[in-house]
Amino acid sequence: MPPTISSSLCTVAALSGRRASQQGGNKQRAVAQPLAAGVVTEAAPPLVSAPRRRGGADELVAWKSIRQERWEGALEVEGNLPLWLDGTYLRNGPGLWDLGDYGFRHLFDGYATLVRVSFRDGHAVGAHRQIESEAYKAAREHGKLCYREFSEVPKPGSFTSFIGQLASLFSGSSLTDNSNTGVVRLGDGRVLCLTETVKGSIVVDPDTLDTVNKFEYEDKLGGLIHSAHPIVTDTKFWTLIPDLIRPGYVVARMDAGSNERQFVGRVDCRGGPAPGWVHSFPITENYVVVPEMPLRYCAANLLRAEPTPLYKFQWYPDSGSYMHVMCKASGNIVASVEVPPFVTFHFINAYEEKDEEGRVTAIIADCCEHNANTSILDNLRLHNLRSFTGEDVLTDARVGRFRIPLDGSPFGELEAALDPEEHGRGMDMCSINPAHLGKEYRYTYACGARRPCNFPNTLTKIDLVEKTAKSWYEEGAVPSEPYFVPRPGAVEEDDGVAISMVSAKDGSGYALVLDAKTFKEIARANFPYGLPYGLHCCWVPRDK
Ligand SMILES: CC(=O)/C=C/C=C(C)/C=C/C1=C(C)CCCC1(C)C
Ligand SMILES: CC(/C=C/C=O)=C\C=C\C=O
Ligand SMILES: [Fe+2]
Repeated sequence: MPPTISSSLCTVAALSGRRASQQGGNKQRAVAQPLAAGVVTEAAPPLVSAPRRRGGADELVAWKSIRQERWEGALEVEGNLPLWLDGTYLRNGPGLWDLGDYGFRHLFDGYATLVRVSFRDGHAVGAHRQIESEAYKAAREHGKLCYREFSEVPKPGSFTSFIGQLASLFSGSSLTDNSNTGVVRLGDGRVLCLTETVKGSIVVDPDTLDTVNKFEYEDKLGGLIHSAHPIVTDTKFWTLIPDLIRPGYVVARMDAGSNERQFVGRVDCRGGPAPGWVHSFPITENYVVVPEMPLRYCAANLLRAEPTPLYKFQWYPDSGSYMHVMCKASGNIVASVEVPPFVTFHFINAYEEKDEEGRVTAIIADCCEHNANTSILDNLRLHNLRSFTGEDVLTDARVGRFRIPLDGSPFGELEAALDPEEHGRGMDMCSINPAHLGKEYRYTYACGARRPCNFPNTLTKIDLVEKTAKSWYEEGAVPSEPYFVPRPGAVEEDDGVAISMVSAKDGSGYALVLDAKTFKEIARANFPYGLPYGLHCCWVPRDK
């Protein structure tokens, strides 16, 4: 555990008291549970975000902390929800960026916030809760940052020596468990919230949104950090564990119903000095693709108290960029190629390219690629998100398509899969029809851009065969990942809906349901209050 000091040094209750919960609407239920004491470090100077300008885009509800310890209510539906839509849509994300009077600086720092919409018989019921991570409980109890978040580090105090800080960093005890990134439904039905720290794997109840328990990995694989996005199927969970000491990655697999990851294989990095950041990775039917991008973890930046321009990472353009392919069955590396430099958070999908005899000739892997430009991380600073002036500042992005030959060639290709102008040169937060995971596919649903903008502001259906895109847009709205839900019994790849949560310009929030074929709105379910931006989603069908 991080060093503990006298609670008299702490500014208690900033989170729990001063900031009024923004509640409203029907069937309100209250509010925070009393919690066990958390761990603290010595009182620190304020975590000051840049001063906020008033009026205009800096007031967008998307970037405001909306604290709901426990809210549930029927949602007013406009349009007609499909009667087959029967289950729960869950979205995770960092929806709470303020500690009392102080604000986090980066989108990824906020405390994990779950929003759910349950659909049944054309009706919708919403709910909203904070995840009770140790990091959030400690912050709420002590009114200040107690664990290392994406960009913020608790300030060391007189009782916390630099050596103590180092020890707590390397043991992992000071790392956050704020599971604010993804939410997945495991094959055994458990619903798991995740971030990039292994300890930030938290099981939640999709109905009550209760924090159930910490997901304990019952194996000896260790590792303090992992890919925030495992690949989850009905039977398996695939994950990547970067090795910062001996630069490389461990590929591991866990069976549904188990908490024990099994070692599949290891990839040694070809560039250095550290592994490339792996927020996500793709798989095919027979292979795991391990990306090694030149935006690499950086030990020196990990140790810095103040955020650096690239946070815990560093850009090493001369270190090279590589794509490795591991056989799922043997753990052997079957290809390792050098590719042009790239920057991505999210892989979309991958599949095996075959020749006429059915032999696999190459792996195709698609990602949301930010033109090898690390300034996307800077775009996501809250100050930048809150201060849109009309200038077009969002870093360009494209569907980056890798072709990784399996014939021993040393190089792979990376090209745009379609003209990025089709989606406004903005592209991230993608989903696909899960039936096409690891297989050839035609459509991806993502957030695109209508320029000028400072953040992706459209919902876009991309047709990778026709190389075209269709978009939904509402002025000033900030939509989150359009999550594809197939119609039961569907045969066509785009037979279903895409669900997104929208933080609207007027401060309201709603779940938007688009027909995935036409990409036209079929219904929206209005929350009685505004929603903060959120990241990733999952679908829990009823009675599964
Ligand atoms: C929200 C999101 O997409 C990413 C969150 C990433 C986090 C919380 C990363 C945390 C980390 C640390 C706390 C220290 C070690 C490095 C790193 C994994 C970046
Ligand atoms: C929201 C985002 C990128 C948007 C830029 O186009 C990335 C989120 C990453 C974490 O899940
Ligand atoms: Fe992500």
